[in-house]
Amino acid sequence: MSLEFRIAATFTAALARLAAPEQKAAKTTAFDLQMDPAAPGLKFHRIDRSRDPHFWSVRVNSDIRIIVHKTDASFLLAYVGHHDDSYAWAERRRIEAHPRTGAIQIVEVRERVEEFVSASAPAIPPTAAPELPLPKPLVIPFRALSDDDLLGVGVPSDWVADVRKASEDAFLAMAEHLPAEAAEALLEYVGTGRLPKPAPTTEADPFAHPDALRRFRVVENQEALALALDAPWERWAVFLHPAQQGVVDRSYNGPARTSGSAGTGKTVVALHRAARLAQEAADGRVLLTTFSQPLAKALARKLAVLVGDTSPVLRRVTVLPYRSVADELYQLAFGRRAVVASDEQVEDAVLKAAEGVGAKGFTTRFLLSEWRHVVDAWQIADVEAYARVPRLGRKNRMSAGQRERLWPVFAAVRASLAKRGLATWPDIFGRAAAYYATRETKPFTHIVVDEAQDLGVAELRFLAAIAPAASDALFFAGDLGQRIFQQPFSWKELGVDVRGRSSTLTVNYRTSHQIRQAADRLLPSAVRDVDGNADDRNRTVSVFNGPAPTIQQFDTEAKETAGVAAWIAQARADGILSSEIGVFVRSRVQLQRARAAVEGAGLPWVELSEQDQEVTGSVLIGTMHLAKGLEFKAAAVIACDDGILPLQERLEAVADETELDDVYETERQLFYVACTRARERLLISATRPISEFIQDIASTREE
Ligand SMILES: Nc1ncnc2c1ncn2[C@@H]1O[C@H](COP(=O)(O)OP(=O)(O)OP(=O)(O)O)[C@@H](O)[C@H]1O
Repeated sequence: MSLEFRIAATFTAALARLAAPEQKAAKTTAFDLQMDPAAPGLKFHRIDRSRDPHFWSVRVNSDIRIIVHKTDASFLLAYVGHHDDSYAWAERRRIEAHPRTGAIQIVEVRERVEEFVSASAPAIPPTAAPELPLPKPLVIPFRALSDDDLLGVGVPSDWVADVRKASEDAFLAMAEHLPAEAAEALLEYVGTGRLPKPAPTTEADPFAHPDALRRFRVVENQEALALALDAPWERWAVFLHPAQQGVVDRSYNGPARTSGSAGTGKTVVALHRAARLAQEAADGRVLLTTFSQPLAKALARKLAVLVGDTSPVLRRVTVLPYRSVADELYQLAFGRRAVVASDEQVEDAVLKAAEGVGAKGFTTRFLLSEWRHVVDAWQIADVEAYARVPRLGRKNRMSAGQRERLWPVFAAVRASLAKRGLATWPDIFGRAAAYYATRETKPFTHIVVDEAQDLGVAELRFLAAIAPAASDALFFAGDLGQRIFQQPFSWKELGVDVRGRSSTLTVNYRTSHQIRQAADRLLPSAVRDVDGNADDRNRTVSVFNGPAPTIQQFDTEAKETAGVAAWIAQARADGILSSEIGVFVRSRVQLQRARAAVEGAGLPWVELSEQDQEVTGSVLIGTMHLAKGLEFKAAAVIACDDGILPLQERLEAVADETELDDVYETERQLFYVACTRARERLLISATRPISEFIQDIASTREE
């Protein structure tokens, strides 16, 4: 009988925790096992004290042991660690098919649960300080669920009784010991009151169940093993959630979009989908594109991890930020490079045009906003088009007569930029789009876009123009709740209709339950785009627990600096590396507060730039905008003072009520982006008076 060789997610996670030379030695043994598990040089010992007779240890060196699970049909790398740790792990586990769902699971043998239950006893302060909140009433969330319900979502039979009587806090402590599919389903129940339907399966093979596929992977050859082991911490490269896998594999007969709140693996899905499309078509030309240069570089690095450095697939995928794609295609189309006007040059042109034409009754602020968000964004060419442009939320603002009076100002701006040979980014996107829109042959066969919530009108038109009219040509990943640069508009009106082809990811892999729950309070539970596609954020669950975010307010900046420095020093003392710590502020002006705090903790810092974000041995500091797409074990979002967040200057620069609403919304979303960069620890700090957004995040209302 042929033996299936598999690797479990627990093995790659354990491997990542070992020191580099230990990892190297363990990998060598793993390769030997994959070549021939019966090779005479390999030393196996049965784990006698395990309740599962199939666990064996394999000697790597005098200290390190790999734990394997072997039956007649299957050979599984389950764990690796120092001798005692490995044995203890195996002694407390068994691997079996769940009696109800049929999925193979690694089950932690239930320990005495009193420790969980006592962890949940309400903490009554010895002397009741007046400002302390009253202890929460003890909630027993699963009391109403039957054995059948619990078994149906994969709770192991011997855990059923304890889960049912656990308080909410006890359950949070218990969740890490349950198989992940069961923990996720129960967390969802706590959050929404609904128990998700278990994944249906018709497979007889317990390893083929969708839940099992997330944790066990067949390794067919040495190359596949090398890939899985080379990046052991990159679990996303190997184990996808069934919902993620579904979006990666699906074929769409039109533009499609996947959404999901921060950390649900949208980027991971975009990467896998681009790789799949490139793998399947030897003559495919896949574009994987995103918002900025650093994010594109990060995508390129991850793609190489996913498919391997030397894979021919890499040659079929172009990874570039949107603007670089437009820049290159513009050159190809017109034989020269576009020269981009700076913000100052545009402002100057608007001012001069207004003076020249005499736009009485309109403020400069209004004219700039109208140019940026309407005339330039939509690439309006004449007064008729100006009259027709969809004016989302701007409906009441201008009569037809006013627009006719204003048009000469904008026509003059265009003429003056053109005279100097300058173009704006919407111009460049627009001209390249116009060139390719009429051509049969497109530069790419498939386009996968990450961070799609920040596509503007011109960018979206451009991407639609360079994609063929074929299945799977356009795929977008993004989170409407993280839009921080663009004003909303209808995709459908531009011919990119994703209705009926959109999906939402709901399992958060990045951020602890506690941090995610706090950050979620910043946004409404459902965000809807202009075309009516709703993004339901309520159903998101995190896969692990951690400490609640720390929120601190101070009287002076000096005190804040000392407080943040102490928090950073503590994180470092707890073993978090400098490069795993990020400190974010609203604008460049506050960067000195971030620098002072890191220096106060005695650590080196490096500033994130728009060009690159290489990993270094220093704490990363930067503006919230540059935090987009990144993640840190510990993140501090500091200087969140009133007037800084939301940024007073932006509030003052708005042209009307609608724009004011949008500024509030994008400032709030920016804060959400910054807070959701934290994986395990989050600090939010401010000097008094503090940002109004902190009140929302600190609110203790029941979810
Ligand atoms: N299937 C998976 N298994 C393990 N880890 C995963 C999986 N999917 C995603 N992750 C991890 O979760 C984290 C967040 O993933 P990713 O960056 O793709 O999320 P995102 O939805 O794009 O987030 P954001 O909206 O904040 O940019 C990453 O560390 C990623 O490696």
